[in-house]
This record gives sequence, C-alpha cells and structure tokens, in this order.
Amino acid sequence: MANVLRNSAKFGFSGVLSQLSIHSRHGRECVSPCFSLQQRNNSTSPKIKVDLDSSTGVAVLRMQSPPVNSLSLDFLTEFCINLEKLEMDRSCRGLIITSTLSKVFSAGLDIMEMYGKSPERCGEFWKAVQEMWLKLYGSNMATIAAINGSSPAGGCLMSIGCDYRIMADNPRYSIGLNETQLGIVAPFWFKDTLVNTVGNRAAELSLELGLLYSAPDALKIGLVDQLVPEDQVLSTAQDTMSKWLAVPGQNTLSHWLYRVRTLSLSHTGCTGSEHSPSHWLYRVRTLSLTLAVPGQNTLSHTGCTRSEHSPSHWLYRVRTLSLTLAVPGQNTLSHTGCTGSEYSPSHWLYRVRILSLTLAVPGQNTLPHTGCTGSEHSLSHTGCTGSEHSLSHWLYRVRILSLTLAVPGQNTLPHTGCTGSEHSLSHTGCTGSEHTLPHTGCTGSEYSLSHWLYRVRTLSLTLAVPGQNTLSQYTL
Ligand SMILES: CCCC/C=C/CC(=O)SCCNC(=O)CCNC(=O)[C@H](O)C(C)(C)COP(=O)(O)OP(=O)(O)OC[C@H]1O[C@@H](n2cnc3c(N)ncnc32)[C@H](O)[C@@H]1OP(=O)(O)O
Repeated sequence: MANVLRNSAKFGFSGVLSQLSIHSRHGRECVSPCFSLQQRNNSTSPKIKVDLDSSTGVAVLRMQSPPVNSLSLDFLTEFCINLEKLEMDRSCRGLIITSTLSKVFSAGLDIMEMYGKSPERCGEFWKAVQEMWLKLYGSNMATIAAINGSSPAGGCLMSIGCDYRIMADNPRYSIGLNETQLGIVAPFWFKDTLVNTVGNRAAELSLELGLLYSAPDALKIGLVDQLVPEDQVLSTAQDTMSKWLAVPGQNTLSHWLYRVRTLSLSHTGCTGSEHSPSHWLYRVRTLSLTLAVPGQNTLSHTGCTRSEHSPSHWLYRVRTLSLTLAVPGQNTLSHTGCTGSEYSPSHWLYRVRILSLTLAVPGQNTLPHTGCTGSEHSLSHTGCTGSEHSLSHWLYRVRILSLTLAVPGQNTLPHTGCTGSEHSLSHTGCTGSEHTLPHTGCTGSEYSLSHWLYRVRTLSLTLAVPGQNTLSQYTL
C-alpha cells in the first residue's frame, strides 16, 4: 500500500485504483463473531463488534474488518445498523469507536467501491457513506473516537464526526483528509466537519495539500484532542466519556446546538425519505450556511425558554430569523444600534447586499469585528482597486460565481455519483467562457479543481443572501 500511495502522487486516483485492483483482497475475511457475557445488546456482525455496558450506558464499537477497516458498502451498512440500534436504546448514552486491528483505525473509504462499479452500486455506496456521517455526527449519544492507528480520509471523517478524539501517541500513525493527494476532492461535508474541528485556515491548507498529520502534529492543529500511550487509548476514552456524561442535559440541548450549524436537518425528525441527498443538501446548505455566524446562533439570543426549543419551533424561528438577518454582526437589532424605522426591507436588503458582498472576499470577512464605522464599509475596503469594484461588476461576477455553484448535488463528486471526468467546471451546465479562471484574478496554476472548489465554496456560501441565490432569478 505504501507503494500505492507513493504512486498516487504520480498517477493520481486512477493509479491507485489500478494497483489496488491487482492486489487488493482486503475486507473479505470473515472474522468470528465476539461475545461478551456480562453485557447485553451485543452485535455479532462480522465487521463490527459492539459491547454496551448497561451499568455505565457506554457502548464500545470495535471495527474489526481486516486488513484495514476500509469502509466498504457492507461495512458501512453494518456500522449504520449498529449505530441505529444504539441510538434507539435509551440506556445507551455514550459511544466509543475504536479498532481491533493493530496500526489502523480505518483506512477510509474502500477504494475498490469506487472502481468499476455500476452507477446504482455507486449511488448505494455514497448513500451509505453519507448515512454513516449523518448518523454519527447527528447522534444523540456523546461520541468519542479512540484512534489506535492510522486514520486517513474517510477514517478521519469518522473520527471528526465524533465529539472528542483520543489518539495513540505514535508518530507513525497519521490522520487527515488526504483525498487531494489521490487526485479526488473531499466532499464539502467532509470539509465542513474539518473546518469545525481545526478552523478555516488549517482546513484550507489541509485540504488543498491533502495533508496527513502525524499524531503529534494532529494534536498541534487540534485535529485530535489528546494523545495517550497506545495501551491507554481505550481506558482514557472511557474515563473521558464519564466526564461527558456527567454534563447536565448532555446529549440534548448543548450537544445538539453545537452541531446544528453543520447538520441541521437530520435533527428535525424528518422521515427517512426526506433525507435524499438532494433534498437534504439543498436544505442544509441554505439553513446551515446562513446560520454560520459565530457567536450568534445560540438560543440565548432568542431569549427562549428551554421548553420552547423543540426542534421544529427552533428551526422555524431560526430559519426566519437567520434568513432575514443573515448579516454577520447584525443578527440582533441591538448589534447594529439602528432604530426600528431603519429596518424596512429595502433598507435592509440594500445593506445586506453591500455588506455581504464587501465581506465575501476570502480572508477579509472581518469588518463587523473591526468596529469600523459605516463609511469604512465601502467596497474599497477590500483592498481592490476602484475599477475592479464597481458594484455591478462585482455583483455580477459574484452572483454568477456563487449561483452557478449553488446547485445542490453538483458541487461535490460523491453526491452525484459522477465519475471524476464529469467534474470539470463545465459540469455546472454553464458555457466554458463563464468559467474562465481569470474571473477571480488568480493565476492559472492555482486552479487545480480541489483548490478551486474549496475556495469557491467558501465564496459562494458566504453569499447565501435570501432571495438572491436562486437559480431561477439568475439563470445563465
Ligand atoms: C470521488 C470522491 C471521493 C472523496 C472521498 C474519499 C474518501 C476516502 O476515504 S478515499 C480512501 C483514501 N484512503 C487512503 O488513502 C488510505 C490508504 N491506505 C493507507 O494509507 C494504508 O493502507 C494504511 C496506513 C491505512 C495501513 O497501512 P499498512 O501498511 O498497515 O497496510 P497496507 O499494506 O498499506 O494495506 C493492507 C491492504 O489493505 C489495502 N487497503 C489499504 N487501504 C485501502 C482502502 N482505502 N481501500 C481498499 N483497500 C485498502 C491495501 O491495498 C492492502 O491490500 P493487499 O494486502 O491486498 O495488498
């Protein structure tokens, strides 16, 4: 595999696939089911073993699919079934995920699932990947990843889908979203989860370069929360879990709210059929991105009492509130110091437009934090020269750029089940000339797909101003 990975730099994803197709025999062995006499609700599925300790309410889910716990369709299906069982078991409040294999937590998605499969199978596979993340990230249990080996790509996603990460202090183990190194693009929800974990800049670097971090480096950037000697990973996870479970109301409001930003709709109690990727993506994108205003999406802002926070109540109010007021620093009247009369829609829309466009330059979204006066919020504040920033010019470009990319199911490879070649820029249905890179003023060499996607995503999502980002309004 080391050779495969080394060559991946040379040959890209197809190089990896062709080598794997010759050599791989992973994940086919049948591991004997394991039993634990003192515990109940134990799964006997071959790739996953679950032990729930009813005295503590903590389940340990062990991945045991040699050689590398790769996330095949079978594996993911078992994983989800086990997770769902635990989720429905009200006595289970905490979940620790670990591996029975030496040296590997999980090698991520089973690469063979992405090679030579029918579109139907690909669809099923990607649905299972998404389902895994939804179930894990949206879990009502406190979740801890006890990472006792390497955890690249999808393995990393699984880890950062948990509330807390404890990794074996072994510099030979690595973790990270390395997809870019394989010539593929990590889905945006991988990216969102990484951003939530390590912050924008570290995530940006990490994704653009496809970095794998050694355990100490992972700790440095906050990709894992704690390093412990290898033989103490599980016991530390168990000790840590007891602290999580001691938090009043844990698994409810606080836990839930922090995740709402990334994952809104899986919490709304929708029925399964509503969670088709396109439906989900579209709604989540609209909802969560408009809510992504640091420090302002907390319930205390709304002054609600706890009982008012049933999901539907909350979502309804938040949606209205945030969509109407989706301006950083302006989500409450008191923030702006404006009088009521200033809040006529036109006044507001005008300001939102100016403000959000002004702020939509990556790395420059800080005006509300700088305490600038209104007059400083002219477009020139972005540091561009005047002629580039006539409002109409800029609006036109940004709108086109963001609207073109705001098509649910098209901004990421995995959700569409498309093959890589479909993801040229022209895939958005636009004509080539609209997607010339000089629009953004970057040099050609910066435009690898991954680089571009990550930046544009930031850009376009920042511009999710209600009523302006619909394709119907600005069909190309
Ligand atoms: C289209 C957009 C997709 C975007 C999202 C992608 C998310 C992903 O998760 S892509 C998967 C990326 N995964 C990796 O890059 C990990 C690759 N593997 C490794 O780095 C190493 O295997 C390891 C560090 C996990 C373990 O190293 P170790 O030396 O112990 O074992 P190896 O000899 O390398 O491998 C043993 C065996 O396992 C096969 N294998 C390894 N990884 C995978 C995998 N992800 N899928 C399928 N099979 C895998 C490897 O080929 C070896 O098989 P053979 O023994 O048959 O040669």
